[in-house]
Amino acid sequence: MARCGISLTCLSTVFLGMMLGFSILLIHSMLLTERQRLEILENEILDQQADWKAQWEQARVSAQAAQDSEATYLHNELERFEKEVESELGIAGGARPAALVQDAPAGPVVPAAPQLPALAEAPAPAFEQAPVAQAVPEAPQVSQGAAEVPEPLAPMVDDYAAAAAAAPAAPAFEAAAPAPAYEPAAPAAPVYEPAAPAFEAAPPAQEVPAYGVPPQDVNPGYGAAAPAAPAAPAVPGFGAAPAFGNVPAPQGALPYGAVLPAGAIGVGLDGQPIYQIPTFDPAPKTVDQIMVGLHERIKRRKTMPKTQHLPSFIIIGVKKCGTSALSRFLKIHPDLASAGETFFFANNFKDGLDYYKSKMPNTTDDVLSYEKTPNYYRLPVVPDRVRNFQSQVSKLSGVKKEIKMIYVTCDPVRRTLSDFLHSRTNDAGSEPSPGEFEAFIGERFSKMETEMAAIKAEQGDLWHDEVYKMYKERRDWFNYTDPISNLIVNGAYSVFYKRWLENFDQRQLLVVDGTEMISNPGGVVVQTQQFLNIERIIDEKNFIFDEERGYYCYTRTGDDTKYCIKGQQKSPSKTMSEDMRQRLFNFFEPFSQKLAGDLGREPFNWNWNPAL
Ligand SMILES: Nc1ncnc2c1ncn2[C@@H]1O[C@H](COP(=O)(O)OS(=O)(=O)O)[C@@H](OP(=O)(O)O)[C@H]1O
Repeated sequence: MARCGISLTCLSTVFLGMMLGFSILLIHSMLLTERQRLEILENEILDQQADWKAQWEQARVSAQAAQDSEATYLHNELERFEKEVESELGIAGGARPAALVQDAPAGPVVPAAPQLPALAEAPAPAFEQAPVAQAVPEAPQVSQGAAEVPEPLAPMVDDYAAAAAAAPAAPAFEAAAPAPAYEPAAPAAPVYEPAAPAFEAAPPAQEVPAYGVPPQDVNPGYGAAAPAAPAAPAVPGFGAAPAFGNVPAPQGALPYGAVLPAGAIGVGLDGQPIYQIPTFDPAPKTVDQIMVGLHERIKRRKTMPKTQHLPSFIIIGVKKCGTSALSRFLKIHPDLASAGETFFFANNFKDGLDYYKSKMPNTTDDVLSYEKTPNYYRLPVVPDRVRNFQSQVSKLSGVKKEIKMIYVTCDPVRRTLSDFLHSRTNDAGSEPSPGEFEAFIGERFSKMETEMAAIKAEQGDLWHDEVYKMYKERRDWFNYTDPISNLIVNGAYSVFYKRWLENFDQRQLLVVDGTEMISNPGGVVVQTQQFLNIERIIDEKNFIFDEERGYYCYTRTGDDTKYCIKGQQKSPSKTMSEDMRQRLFNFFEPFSQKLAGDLGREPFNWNWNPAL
């Protein structure tokens, strides 16, 4: 028993010992397993971390690359913009200063500032080596002779309401009804209501608002509260006229000229949507604001397609009054693109809108195209054609469009001499001799003075109507075959203006004083931006006087590099006898006063005198 008892104790001790050992082994192995699991987990976390780090690194690299390419893009665009200004105007000597880009604030809109200074640091040989004053090749001018007698006019498919009521498939411009002769006007269908637009039967001038008080829907700027933009009318046939490559305007689009609230989509004159053309902002901008605006435009336009758009406005003259200077200054504005001189309404109207469009620059939809042709203003047929064009475009887009026109006038005495010198130099290739101008116009002008005196004596207050009748009937001073009377009456601006007013509302016409533009280009450009209802980007600060040229040149906000109109120089031969100056002044003065009266403005300060 005792052995057995010992043996039982032994056994149980051994058993307990074994159990303990087993438990220890089990716990150890469990701990090992747990440790391995933790190690695996730790490795996984480390791997994951490494992965994240790699991904983050990659994301950082691509973000940097994207930013770099954005910056490069902006850089290139800005450089292109600078080059455009340079090639348009030409830099006036001196080293190129640091570019404005240095002033661009870093911010959400502008890529990180360090990306951009390359523009400032890069040498710009093209800029510096640009020839200072190359002659600008003269645009072809329509001859002053019989060729200017207007051709038969295309039918006036001209009224918006009539057009809208027409069949949805609007007839293309070329497919219009047979053209009635311009005069006498034959009733043509469809006609401009209420009657065919014979020159003589043109509707009377509309009641016009005073100068400087433009109607709200065109120029709400200058602090005036912007009126609610009218909704686009529902027009039958809207979107059904695919001619000329127009796209239907998106729903809810606002008509051209309407004030666009932020984010709204408007419609350009050609029916293409316009994205947020900013309304005129009267406040001068700082360099930073301008740069941010420029960057915003570049970014927005990067993804927008470019096409040719029919013009939104036209500089219609006056020849030798500074039309080129104004056009070039406006071309600097980032929301405007110039087609140069097209002569479309004078010479190529029959070629149709497709042709006209083909002459326009390639732009995004938020840029307004324009052209200038200095003799439009005086050709009697042109206002009719522009009105016809306006109707065609309205019909195609389904929204009434209003084309705008800029009439650059100037001191008529100086203009007459400029015009003479221009054609004389072109014809003879040499400077005229002293007294040549007086000899050229002398006899014919004396006759005109006598005729003017007779008209005034006979007609009294109605003298202007009588002269206008001459113009309408294209006789005597306006027969378009006598270069001398042509040269002189080109300065009777009120006569031509009346014709434009018979076709358009006055708010569509801006009369700019080209003489004022010589001494105050900034003021005139601000006035023009307001009329066009575009952002005030160019103002008085952008002009700097150049003694050598005797004219102001453009300068970018924030630096003093001069970009001057190429070839522009003071003409030493711009002189005439005091007797002739006084006689011409007396002849033109009643017309100038009439124009100022029609505009409801102060008399023009036109008293050019070469002796002063
Ligand atoms: N910077 C500037 N500011 C204001 N005005 C200027 C400027 N530059 C030129 N001029 C004047 O413009 C005259 C030429 O006018 P146009 O450009 O209309 O001539 S054209 O019809 O296109 O040939 C030109 O006439 P001329 O000096 O006889 O050439 C000037 O009177």
